[in-house]
Order: sequence, then C-alpha cells, then structure tokens
Amino acid sequence: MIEVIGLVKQITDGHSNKKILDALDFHLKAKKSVAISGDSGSGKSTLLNILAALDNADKGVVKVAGLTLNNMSEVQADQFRKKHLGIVFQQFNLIDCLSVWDNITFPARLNGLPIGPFHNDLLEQLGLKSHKHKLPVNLSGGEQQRVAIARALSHQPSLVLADEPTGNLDDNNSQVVSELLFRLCKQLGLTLVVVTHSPKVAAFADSRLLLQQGRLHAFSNQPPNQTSNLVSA
Ligand SMILES: Nc1ncnc2c1ncn2[C@@H]1O[C@H](COP(=O)(O)OP(=O)(O)OP(=O)(O)O)[C@@H](O)[C@H]1O
Repeated sequence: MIEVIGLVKQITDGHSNKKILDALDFHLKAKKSVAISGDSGSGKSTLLNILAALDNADKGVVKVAGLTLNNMSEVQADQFRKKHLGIVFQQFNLIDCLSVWDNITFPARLNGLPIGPFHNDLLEQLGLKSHKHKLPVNLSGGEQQRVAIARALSHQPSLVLADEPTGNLDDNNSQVVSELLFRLCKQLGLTLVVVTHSPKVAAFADSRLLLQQGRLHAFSNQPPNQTSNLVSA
C-alpha cells in the first residue's frame, strides 16, 4: 500500500541545507495501521504531507495505492487526495457552515458515491446520531473529532492519515477517539498512518515507528532497537 524508497527531503536553514528525511525507506501493507512518533521537528508532519501529495520529495520514490506521487501535477494530486485519502487533523478542520451529516457525507458526494446505510452506520458507531443536524460549533472537541473521523472514512479511501488526532483532546476523549479510529479502520479494512506523541494512542497500532535523524526505526516501548533504514511496518 505504501512504498517509500530512499526518500530525501531537505529544507534551507539559513545558508545551509538540512536533510529532515534522509534516505528514508518505509513499507506498509494494506489494511495495517502504524503509529509514528518522534521529537518535535523530526519531520513527522513533513512525511505525512509527502504521503498526502501535499509536498514533494527531493529524492526517492513514494508510492501509495499503486500510484507514484513524485512529480504529480496539481490536478493529479487533487484527484489522488479526493479518491484515495482520508485525513484527520489535530484541529478537526470541519466545514463550519455544514451540519454534522453534510460534513460526514461530503467526501462521498465529492466522489459521486451513494449516500446511505454505510454513512448512517458510521454516525451510529461514532455516537453522533443525536448530533446529525447540528453545526460543528455546537459540538465538544471530542465530538468534533469523531465527526472528522467519520468524514475521513466516508468514501472508504485507500489510506487514512491522522496528524496528532488527539492533540486537542483531554485524556478520556483521546482514548475514546483513538479506539474508534483504529477499530473502524480495521473493521473497514483501511490502511492507517497516525502521527502521535502519545504512547497510549500509539499502543492501538499494529506497529510503532520512531522518526529519528531522518529515518524510521522500529519502536516498542523501548528506545529504538533497529538502526537499519529499511522499515516494514
Ligand atoms: N516549509 C518549511 N520551510 C522551512 N522549514 C520547514 C518547513 N516545514 C517544516 N520545516 C522544518 O522542518 C522540520 C520538520 O518539521 P515537521 O513539522 O515535519 O516536524 P514534526 O516532527 O511534525 O514536528 P511537531 O511534532 O512539532 O509537529 C522542522 O525543523 C521545521 O522547522
């Protein structure tokens, strides 16, 4: 599902170039979940942005769902995101003027998919039935993030990316939201990549990786135990 080979991303830091991602290799099988942790500034969001075709690699090959993301045109990247990606952000990013139901069904409508029992089931499973006609502003943070999860799954994308999905939630909501995100992706057979600082959130994933010095390392609850740059999650 995800195949990243020799990914290099560098930024200009003053007058010098700094490699944030340095010959990074990463494979993830379809229907699996992985949690990626790492220090602030280690490049986690940069990696997610590249997987989302929102940013380009300087070197290397990035493939998602059989598509090579390198050098896609803007139109191709838009099509790729629309069809293949579901994204959950830390800040929820719901459409304020649309109801919960319209937010949730938006990606499905965009893809010309039928709206029906699947979406009602999502609403039910995420405990949002009684909020169906409300606007996001009238929901708590935990409820808004549950809407964002339903929206990310609405078109049954190939890949779900979540960047600190519980970063704005308290401990209790963080557990509830994480459990729902991982369980629903597993249930629907969706591939999931979650960036998180939280070991509790990471514990839900099939595998855990640490981004350190530009590369991903296998990671459990111990410090990194693998220095090879080839990581299969
Ligand atoms: N557009 C940009 N221009 C220059 N530097 C950037 C840009 N985007 C990110 N960086 C730098 O790249 C590095 C990696 O940033 P990134 O946001 O990917 O890290 P992160 O691991 O997600 O951090 P955090 O956990 O704090 O969100 C940081 O040093 C950041 O300052």
